[in-house]
Amino acid sequence: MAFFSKLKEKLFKSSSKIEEGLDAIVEDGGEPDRPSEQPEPRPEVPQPPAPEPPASPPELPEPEPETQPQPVELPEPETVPVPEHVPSPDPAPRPEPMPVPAPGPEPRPEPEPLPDPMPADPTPGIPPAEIPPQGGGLLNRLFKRGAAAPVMRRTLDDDMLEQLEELLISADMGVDTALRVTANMAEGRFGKKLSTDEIKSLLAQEVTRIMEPVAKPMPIYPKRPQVVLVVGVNGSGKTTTIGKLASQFKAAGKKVVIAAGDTFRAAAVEQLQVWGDRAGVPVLTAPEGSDPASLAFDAMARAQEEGADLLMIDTAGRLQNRADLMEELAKIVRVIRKKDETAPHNTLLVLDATTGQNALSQVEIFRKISDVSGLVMTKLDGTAKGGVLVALADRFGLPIHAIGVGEQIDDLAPFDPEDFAAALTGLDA
Ligand SMILES: Nc1nc2c(ncn2[C@@H]2O[C@H](COP(=O)(O)OP(=O)(O)OP(=O)(O)O)[C@@H](O)[C@H]2O)c(=O)[nH]1
Repeated sequence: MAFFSKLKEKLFKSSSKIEEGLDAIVEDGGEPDRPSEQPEPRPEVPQPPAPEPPASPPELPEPEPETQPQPVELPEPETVPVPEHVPSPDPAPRPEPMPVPAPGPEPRPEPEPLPDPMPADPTPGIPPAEIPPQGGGLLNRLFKRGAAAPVMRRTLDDDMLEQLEELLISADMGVDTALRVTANMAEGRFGKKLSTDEIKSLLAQEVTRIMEPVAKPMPIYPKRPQVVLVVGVNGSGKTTTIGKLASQFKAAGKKVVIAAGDTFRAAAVEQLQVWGDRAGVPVLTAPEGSDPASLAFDAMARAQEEGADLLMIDTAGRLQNRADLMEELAKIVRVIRKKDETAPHNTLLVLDATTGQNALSQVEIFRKISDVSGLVMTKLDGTAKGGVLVALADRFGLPIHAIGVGEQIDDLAPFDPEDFAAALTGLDA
């Protein structure tokens, strides 16, 4: 419970861009749900000489609370699943890209046609009801959020769709995915008036639908040691993720060994040792500049001797010379296969969510130079645009095993599509 509220709080930053954008889009060109209850003063109607105001202002019915069902049902928060919860070996084929258009959510009932916003014959002398100014900036919206703000609705038309597309693209969802998502949202709803919450719900449903097939924990194989090769560009969070994963596996009763395969940077080795100490897991190192493949071979031998369940191999992330890196990774794979020809059993690509669309080209590159089997997306706590995960899922369909939401050892969470979609869109859980 506590963990998930922490996760939501941390993911808030990534929700803010889309959430604020959706609020603004509906307000831009939208109108309050029940404008007949909030008559504007009609300037051309002559006002009689100021009579005494009535003892009490006319009672306006409360704006009707929104009764739209929330289609996204968030599961009960749970604690961090430990690797034991991981399903048994499941080298399942990668999910097919999502078909378009997919069956969208149930069409919502069309809202009642709005009555004429001007009463035909307003009673003279009664002061107009005070209504908060519509539209305006963020502060305005924030204030209205706290009070019983009228529900805004906007007709889903071409203009609105274009604005939605732009918003999703600006949140790093990528052009193709943004177009597909908005097309699915509009299907069967074009010309209908939708509230902000309805739009958020629709978007959350679309995001969940794309993300569900890729939300898979790292598969565990009945192999000892199971070899996990960790790849990714420098600074993406490989070391931190290895430390967090090692800690979770250890807590689940697994015997873990780490190999510091980035032998080119002494600082990288030291950092991994720090994480190994934190997780209580041995870290095998080699002198700076030595052959990473030879270290991987020694680590494999030691992990086998010690009966380790898991060997996690860190690697260098220098993309400046792609050919060298490719050769280095290929050599690591060659030598560990001398000990176990089925290794490595997982090749995790660690991506930094704050790099936005760049993450897409990193996947393309690493898929060419290694056999990427799954993704870990780090630093989701540090971006206002988590949409890149949706683009990744939509384009590549690679499993997303976990997300990093901070720098502490327990800041690695399994990827939950519904929670993610709710956080991304600002939908209340
Ligand atoms: N906020 C946040 N910071 C993270 C997360 N994961 C990693 N970091 C930080 O990102 C920085 C780089 O992380 P590393 O684990 O060193 O990345 P690396 O890929 O091993 O980098 P090299 O050692 O240079 O190859 C560190 O300052 C980490 O604390 C995360 O999920 N959230």
